[in-house]
Amino acid sequence: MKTAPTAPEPFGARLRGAMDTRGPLCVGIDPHAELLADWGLSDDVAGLERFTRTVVEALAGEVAVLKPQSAFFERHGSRGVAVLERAVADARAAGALVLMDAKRGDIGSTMGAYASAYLTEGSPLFSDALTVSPYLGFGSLRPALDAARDSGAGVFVLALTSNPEGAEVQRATVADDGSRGPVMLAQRMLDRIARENADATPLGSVGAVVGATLGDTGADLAINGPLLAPGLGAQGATAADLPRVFGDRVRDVLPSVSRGVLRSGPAPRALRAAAERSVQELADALG
Ligand SMILES: O=c1ccn([C@@H]2O[C@H](COP(=O)(O)O)[C@@H](O)[C@H]2O)c(=O)[nH]1
Repeated sequence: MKTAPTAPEPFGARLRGAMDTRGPLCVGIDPHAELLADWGLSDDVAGLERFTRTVVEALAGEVAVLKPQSAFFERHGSRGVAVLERAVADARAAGALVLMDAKRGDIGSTMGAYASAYLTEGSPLFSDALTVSPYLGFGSLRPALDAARDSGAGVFVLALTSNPEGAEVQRATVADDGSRGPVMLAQRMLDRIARENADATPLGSVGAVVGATLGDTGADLAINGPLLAPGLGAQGATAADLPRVFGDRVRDVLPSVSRGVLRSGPAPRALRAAAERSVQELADALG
């Protein structure tokens, strides 16, 4: 008798489990030219490969999420993308969830191709989750949202980004589509995300990106999904800032740090110690 294929465990549930067991920390893999130099590596594919392999081997068995920043691999051309593919596979095999930071956003038909590339099982760059931009309209993300649901992957939607320039777009006032009167554009996106996550337990698979640098956002962050918080370390935010930014949603926050950990390399033990320190600081700050 044939058995029905089992549905993949949704990303939100897998992320909740990883944060509970490993601590809520995402470490970014951002091989900046300056970091390669600091590590005594050449700014070429060989240096990129050594850097990436060192980070994956040091941290994939330790931290909940690794977040490769696609741009730093793309700048090395097709061989750089091959390094990225290998990093995704190795990190997942070692037990980390991989969040691909590629911030994709386009018209729906092209979004379908991005969904095939990053959110469809069997693709060389298939990742546990992908960052996407909703600023071509939230509806343009539908192919990514559907592909993620089918494969048990997640999507992190840019809402309030950590850079100061984001405010002119994200905080622009738009008419509410409910009954609240005018709201900021980012709030509209957060509301859409919440709708995607309705009824999900223990956590929805559609997250939002909200910078740890922002102070009190003035936004309703109750999306029933994960809140990726970049901006710790090099951009100036600290763990102690998180309660003010996220209020009663801190339990759903996935803080993210790249250079703040990577600058401790290249010794694997030093990278692990830096990640452990971050987890401890976060535990102290978030309670
Ligand atoms: O709002 C956002 C969204 C994404 N990022 C990305 O996170 C890392 C931050 O690196 P640090 O070295 O910790 O500053 C980087 O890849 C950004 O592209 C962000 O910073 N803010």
